Amino acid sequence: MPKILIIEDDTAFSQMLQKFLAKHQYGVSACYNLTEAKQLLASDLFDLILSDVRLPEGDGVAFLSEIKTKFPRTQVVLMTSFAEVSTAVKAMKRGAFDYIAKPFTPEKILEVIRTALDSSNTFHEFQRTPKNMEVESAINVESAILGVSEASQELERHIGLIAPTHMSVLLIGESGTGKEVTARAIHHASKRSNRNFVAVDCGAIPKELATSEFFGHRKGSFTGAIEDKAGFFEAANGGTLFLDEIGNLSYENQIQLLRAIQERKIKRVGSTKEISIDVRILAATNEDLEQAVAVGNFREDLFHRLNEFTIAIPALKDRDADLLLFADFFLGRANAELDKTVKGFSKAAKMLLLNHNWPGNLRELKNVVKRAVLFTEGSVIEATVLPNQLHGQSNDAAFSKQKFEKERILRALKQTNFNKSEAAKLLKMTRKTLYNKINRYQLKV
Ligand SMILES: Nc1ncnc2c1ncn2[C@@H]1O[C@H](COP(=O)(O)OP(=O)(O)OP(=O)(O)O)[C@@H](O)[C@H]1O
Repeated sequence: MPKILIIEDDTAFSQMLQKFLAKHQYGVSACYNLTEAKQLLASDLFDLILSDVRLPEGDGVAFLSEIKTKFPRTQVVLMTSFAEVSTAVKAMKRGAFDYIAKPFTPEKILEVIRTALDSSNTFHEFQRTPKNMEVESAINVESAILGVSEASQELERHIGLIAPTHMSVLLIGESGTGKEVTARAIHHASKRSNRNFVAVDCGAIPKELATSEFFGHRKGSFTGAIEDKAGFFEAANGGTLFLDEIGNLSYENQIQLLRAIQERKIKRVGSTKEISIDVRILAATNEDLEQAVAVGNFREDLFHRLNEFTIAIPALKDRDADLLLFADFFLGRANAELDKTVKGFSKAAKMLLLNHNWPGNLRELKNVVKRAVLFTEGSVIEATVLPNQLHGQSNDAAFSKQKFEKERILRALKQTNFNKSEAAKLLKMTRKTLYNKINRYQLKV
């Protein structure tokens, strides 16, 4: 994604521009004076600078010569008022690509930016998304909802508490519970929300490529390095790096990751130049990382770095009160995707949904609902269109679900010597949820 730096001292106008450009898939940074601009330029590569002509601490035209000497590949577009056209012409002589007179229309600014980027040899690494990585602009969040259960409320509280800080967060929970959705929610509620959220599936990166994927490489540094490439850290600079399935990183990669986080600097493979990075790390796992540390598969120092705060995402079976709410939400989404107008679920269908154990959590529910919407011809989803795995549980389902859960809780309590905090962790539920369940099942502990 091409990166644009906006230098503009009119805060409201700058914010509007930032949002607008982020929505059009540009990576946007902004600053309000030349000192800040110099700092940003020292730590990041920009494809285009959009600068006001008149700025506190000097004018944009003089600064332009400096930029063009240091960063010849960075395009500069100046924003002027109508009265300043002669200044703008002077600027173009000094190397500005174009100028645009304020006020301008959204179409006009997009056209100028596209033309400027098309005509230059931009820093190609920002134009494509490296493999195994998903870069998302602040605006494009997949819609998500918050549940009403006690566990969901607690989750919401934790997100609200931790989001504004710079702390690293470890998200634990079964597969499909919404760890990535939670990570995005933290990013979007943080001060970094107008910068990139970069999601990396650590389980999908071949071990031998991981260093270059994380830190980038220089052209020719190894066979296959046909061009300079930025890695995940640079792509997430100023924003958030989400490391999913963190437990799958090799020991060597764990050391490299720890070093980068501690020193806040990286070097691309084959380069000696240090690049400063300012990245917030969110990591997720569905395995027991503490156990991995205990048996020596995961570095303890890295574990503590990542785990400045833990959020346990509850399994769907522990969010009974949310189930039908999520089912309705996914129904709405499925209607939109499949161009259908299904209104709801029959009573029998609701019973089946409520009695299922949902080992695949929200992901499973989403898929089940989508499939059911596809098969529904009337206005209501009937039990008959729900998959076999839900019917299998219908006989005495509620009873067996509770029995299963009761045994699971007792097992965890015994395993932790009846330490409820530890048991809750093991069960991936909050302590409060565990207490409620102990009461509900009248367990003698
Ligand atoms: N709060 C939510 N609102 C709406 N949809 C959600 C919510 N949480 C999760 N989902 C949906 O459930 C699915 C699984 O979510 P997500 O990928 O975040 O889970 P995960 O825990 O990261 O899974 P995995 O461990 O397999 O990577 C996604 O399709 C996501 O859109």
